[in-house]
Amino acid sequence: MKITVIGTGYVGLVSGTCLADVGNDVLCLDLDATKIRTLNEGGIPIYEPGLEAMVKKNVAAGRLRFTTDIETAVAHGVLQFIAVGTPPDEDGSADLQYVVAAARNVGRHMTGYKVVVDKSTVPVGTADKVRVAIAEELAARGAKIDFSVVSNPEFLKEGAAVDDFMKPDRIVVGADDSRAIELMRELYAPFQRNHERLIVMDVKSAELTKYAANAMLATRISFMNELANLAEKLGADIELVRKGIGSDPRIGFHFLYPGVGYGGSCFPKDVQALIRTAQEAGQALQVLQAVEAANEAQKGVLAQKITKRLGADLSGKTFALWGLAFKPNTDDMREAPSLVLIADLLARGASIRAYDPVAAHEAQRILGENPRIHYAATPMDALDGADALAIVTEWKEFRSPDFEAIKARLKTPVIFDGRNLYDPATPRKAGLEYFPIGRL
Ligand SMILES: NC(=O)c1ccc[n+]([C@@H]2O[C@H](COP(=O)([O-])OP(=O)(O)OC[C@H]3O[C@@H](n4cnc5c(N)ncnc54)[C@H](O)[C@@H]3O)[C@@H](O)[C@H]2O)c1
Ligand SMILES: O=c1ccn([C@@H]2O[C@H](COP(=O)(O)OP(=O)(O)O[C@H]3O[C@H](CO)[C@@H](O)[C@H](O)[C@H]3O)[C@@H](O)[C@H]2O)c(=O)[nH]1
Repeated sequence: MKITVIGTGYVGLVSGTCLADVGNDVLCLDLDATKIRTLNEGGIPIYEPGLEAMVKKNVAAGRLRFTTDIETAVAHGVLQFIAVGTPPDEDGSADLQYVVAAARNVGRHMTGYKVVVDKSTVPVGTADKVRVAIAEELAARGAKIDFSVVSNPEFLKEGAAVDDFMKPDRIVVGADDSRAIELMRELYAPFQRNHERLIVMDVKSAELTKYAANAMLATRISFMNELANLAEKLGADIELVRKGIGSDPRIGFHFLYPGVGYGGSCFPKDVQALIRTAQEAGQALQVLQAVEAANEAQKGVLAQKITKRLGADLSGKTFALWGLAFKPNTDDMREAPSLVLIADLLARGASIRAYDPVAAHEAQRILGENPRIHYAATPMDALDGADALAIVTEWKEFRSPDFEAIKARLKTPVIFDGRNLYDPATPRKAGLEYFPIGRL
């Protein structure tokens, strides 16, 4: 099938590449000329495990191409996937300017039937706005051409995006006309050979499903973070509580890990946008408001532990920081809890020696040149001259460190662990003070 993907970020590039991998002819459009140049020169603008090899393979096979030319891109695909950003507006609602601009471009240049598939995360009612934008552009040039608008929200996780796309739990398709549904069935047939994964529904329900999924997952995390803080006060161990409740299949083990708060480009903005959508509909989403407030508070949890142990004035002190990305296996720094901790430590006069296997470059771009932030080449190098170690992202390479060596390198032998990576007895046996989340 001929497919155009508009927006070549995390979702667009992964979707386009995976769709090419199953034999489609995919043209990816982005307005960011640097991104497209990088891709056309064989590079890849993001870190996502497995993606680079897959891009190369499909480019070599002639099934995957990249362009900045809108007209060519619109002419190419019967299916026009919109995968552009929907960042939060000042009031928390989703900013739809990129989605509407992409839709207008389709309306402006289409010469035959198109199915416009919305893959971006968008509030209920957006498909109607996309429909109006395309219709206005067609009317402006006196064209009468059929088109359909479909909602097909994406559920991939960064760091596991290729696998998530290739082996989806479910594929949600919101559509109101049978012609579009048939094309979507044909498109996704290779992804559901073992069992039916396609869930077809009306457009509004599909749009809401995406927010409901992210809001539910964020709720579980905030719930566990609050319970972790309580467990600590009561002398209970949240890791045992987690195992105790996760074994109930009605609860399950996924997304029950307490930490330094959820970050990333999705949960924070999508929780806010759903709260905003509800407000506009005259309803308060009280649970979600609390989820967001609890998450904001949780981002300060390591800073509080640091204050309790080392005092409020940190001038002259240096902190080793393990992990910068908002989660492992990505270089994405959007809404990363590490940024909140770094700002707090800098404001209190401290210096930072940070290590992240892939996100240091992106962190440096966001934080700018700062003589008080040093980016170390290895986790152990980050400890040199540091007073204490704070762990923010659970990269695999942090899981089994040489605690004796950590103790020897730190000025004060203290670890503040925002991800509960260790059995507390292990670092303590090596003579380190160890402060996890929700356990003594
Ligand atoms: N990142 C994720 O893990 C994830 C997962 C599921 C859903 N989503 C949703 O998917 C959407 C995209 O997210 P992302 O993380 O891929 O964003 P991103 O910022 O990585 O990429 C968006 C791309 O769209 C391009 N763009 C903007 N306007 C354009 C236009 N008119 N024409 C062509 N290109 C244009 C930008 O230059 C950018 O490269 C968002 O709505 C997000 O909420 C993201
Ligand atoms: O038990 C957990 C699980 C996650 N997190 C945090 O939650 C955030 C989000 O993690 P994750 O969901 O793994 O990453 P994303 O790539 O943001 O993916 C989410 O957001 C995407 C964009 O909407 C959706 O497509 C995915 O289904 C949804 O999981 C990160 O800061 C994690 O550290 C926790 O604190 N505890």
